[in-house]
Amino acid sequence: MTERLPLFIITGFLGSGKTTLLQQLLRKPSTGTTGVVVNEFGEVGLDHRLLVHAKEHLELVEGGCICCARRQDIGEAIHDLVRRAQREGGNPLARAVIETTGLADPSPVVSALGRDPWMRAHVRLGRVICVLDAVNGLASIAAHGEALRQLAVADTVVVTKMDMGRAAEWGDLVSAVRSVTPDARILDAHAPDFDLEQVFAAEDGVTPLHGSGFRAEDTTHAANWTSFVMHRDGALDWPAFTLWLSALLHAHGSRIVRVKGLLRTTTSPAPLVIHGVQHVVHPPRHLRPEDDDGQPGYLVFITNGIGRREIEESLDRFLDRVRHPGARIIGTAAVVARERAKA
Ligand SMILES: Nc1nc2c(ncn2[C@@H]2O[C@H](COP(=O)(O)OP(=O)(O)OP(=O)(O)O)[C@@H](O)[C@H]2O)c(=O)[nH]1
Repeated sequence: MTERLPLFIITGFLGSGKTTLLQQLLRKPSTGTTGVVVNEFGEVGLDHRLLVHAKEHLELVEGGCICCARRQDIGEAIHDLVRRAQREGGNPLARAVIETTGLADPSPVVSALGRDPWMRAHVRLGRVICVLDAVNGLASIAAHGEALRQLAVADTVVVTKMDMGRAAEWGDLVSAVRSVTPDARILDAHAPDFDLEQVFAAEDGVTPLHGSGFRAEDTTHAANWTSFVMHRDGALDWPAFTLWLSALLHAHGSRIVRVKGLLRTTTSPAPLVIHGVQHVVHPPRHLRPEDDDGQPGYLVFITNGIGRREIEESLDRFLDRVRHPGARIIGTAAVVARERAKA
């Protein structure tokens, strides 16, 4: 019998840094070939476009979480990944990684591994890695049951964003993690001795789900989670857009929990990759020209209790105001002030 493929699950709340961690792994040739399954909550994925290093070993499951709508699809995606690698021979996978949506409960995937005979024969569980954002993580755990479950199921917690000014104290993060999952490894992604190979080392006999007390069947989401895509043809007025987004997330970051997408703007020929996480707007990055397929700009929103129309109207109103002759600076400042005042 061939050796079973170790499967790693990367979980963690919306925007915590899962794709970033996976990108780091894929860019490190010494770690071997990784097969990747990306699961996106929204109807339009972004993460798979940023994982260019894994193009030939990548499966995308979008439009729902693996713990509910897309449970079956994940099994099929892993199946396809393994079959493809076997067909290609020569270059067998060192591991498979599933990046779950930021709202998913990973425990159903773990239990599916044990139930499905094909999976049992070909795949074994490596680790369940929860990415915890040092800026938003404590608030996410306090406010969202999904974030708590993800932590509870993990055997390894990778803390990201310790490099940011608004990061929580390390001691507070460790206490929060320990109170949910007392024996998990806790690693700082920015520590000088942080070792990706150690994170993704495939040891036998890891038994996650230890501290959780959750059953796979318990999976539920707060009813209010919504995802929608805002399409934007043409080039956006970039200075105005960033002001609007900062003001919007400042005022409504607890309800507009995640914004990500690609935008064409007035200031750059290459599309910009946009990331907003709760109240934080991360610095945008240029998409590499070779990854640009020319499609119009779009933003994916994942929200809790606020709808597409309100957000779209707010942007249109804002852009209208700044376009008004002579009102650019004063108008923009006034709109920002008003949005902030609503907070
Ligand atoms: N400064 C800083 N930024 C980070 C770090 N990790 C991730 N980010 C930024 O956080 C934003 C979101 O990161 P992603 O890796 O897309 O997060 P994700 O968990 O995959 O997001 P979802 O798939 O939407 O749940 C991006 O702008 C990243 O560049 C970190 O350690 N430090």
